[in-house]
Amino acid sequence: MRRQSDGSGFVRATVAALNGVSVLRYPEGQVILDRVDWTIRAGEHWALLGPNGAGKTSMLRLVGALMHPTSGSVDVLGHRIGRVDLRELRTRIGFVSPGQEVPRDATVHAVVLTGATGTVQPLWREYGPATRERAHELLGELGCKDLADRPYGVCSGGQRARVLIARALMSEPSLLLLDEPYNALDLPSREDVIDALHYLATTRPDLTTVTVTHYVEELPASTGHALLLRGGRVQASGPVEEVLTSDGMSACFQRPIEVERRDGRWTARSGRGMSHTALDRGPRTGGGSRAEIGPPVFEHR
Ligand SMILES: Nc1ncnc2c1ncn2[C@@H]1O[C@H](COP(=O)(O)OP(=O)(O)OP(=O)(O)O)[C@@H](O)[C@H]1O
Repeated sequence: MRRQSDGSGFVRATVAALNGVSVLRYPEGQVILDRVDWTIRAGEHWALLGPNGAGKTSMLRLVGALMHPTSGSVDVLGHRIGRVDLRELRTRIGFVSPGQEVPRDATVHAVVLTGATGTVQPLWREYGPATRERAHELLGELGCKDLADRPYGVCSGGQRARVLIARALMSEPSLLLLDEPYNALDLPSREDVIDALHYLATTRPDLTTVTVTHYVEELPASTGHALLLRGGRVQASGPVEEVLTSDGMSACFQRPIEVERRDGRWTARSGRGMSHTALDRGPRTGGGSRAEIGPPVFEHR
């Protein structure tokens, strides 16, 4: 892996690098990603935000070695996609996705064990005492120790999200990718998952994470970097202080958005109740000096 100084003299390894990456869908030729450059370094925690259809999941699938670019290069954990056995590379990457297949009648402990083999169903003969114990330890770390013998299918959404994170950590990945891990969670469950990710960030300094989300409220305070995507193009990318701003979010979502950060966490709002600068300025790419107050307009999604 390449190493590069982050400016403070501390040298961080490059975990993933996308250079001039485009993804096109055939036969339509639809552009999913358009000349994307992105570098992720060890120990960084990235948020990936953008409107529906912006290409966030496609970005995650590239970094997760689940697909190839049409053009440009993707390097992950020191390997170039296209020149490496992707199945082998995937064993070093944890992936949590709401669509992933999980046997609902398996116990929570068994589901976590499947992370050691990268399989949907448990391969019982593969799991020695140390592996089984590790699954219990990870459940403990994620606050799910008492759920070990419960069928996965009867767990709440928040419990399932934490179980899937424990599962993803079984292979001791250096890169953890989370695609909308808070999907359909109530507020306490969401906060439990945020706490769990914050805990992992503080206890595993070498772990790198990328989280796709629609809401800045869902980002743990440990999130240090953000990438804003729109129409397959990078709108902004870098430290959260520079990217998760009212101007940056307004430009990306093309409507006035006011972003605030308090005690490390973010909130965003957009609408008629706003009196703050983002509304006064209007979207950065909108060209107007002030947003018009008229009836609400809903985009078709
Ligand atoms: N397998 C596929 N075949 C055809 N089109 C696809 C495929 N996967 C993604 N797309 C298209 O690529 C674009 C980007 O999709 P993607 O899922 O990456 O966006 P997203 O930002 O994650 O969206 P959302 O926020 O709605 O989940 C969309 O227009 C989608 O319809």
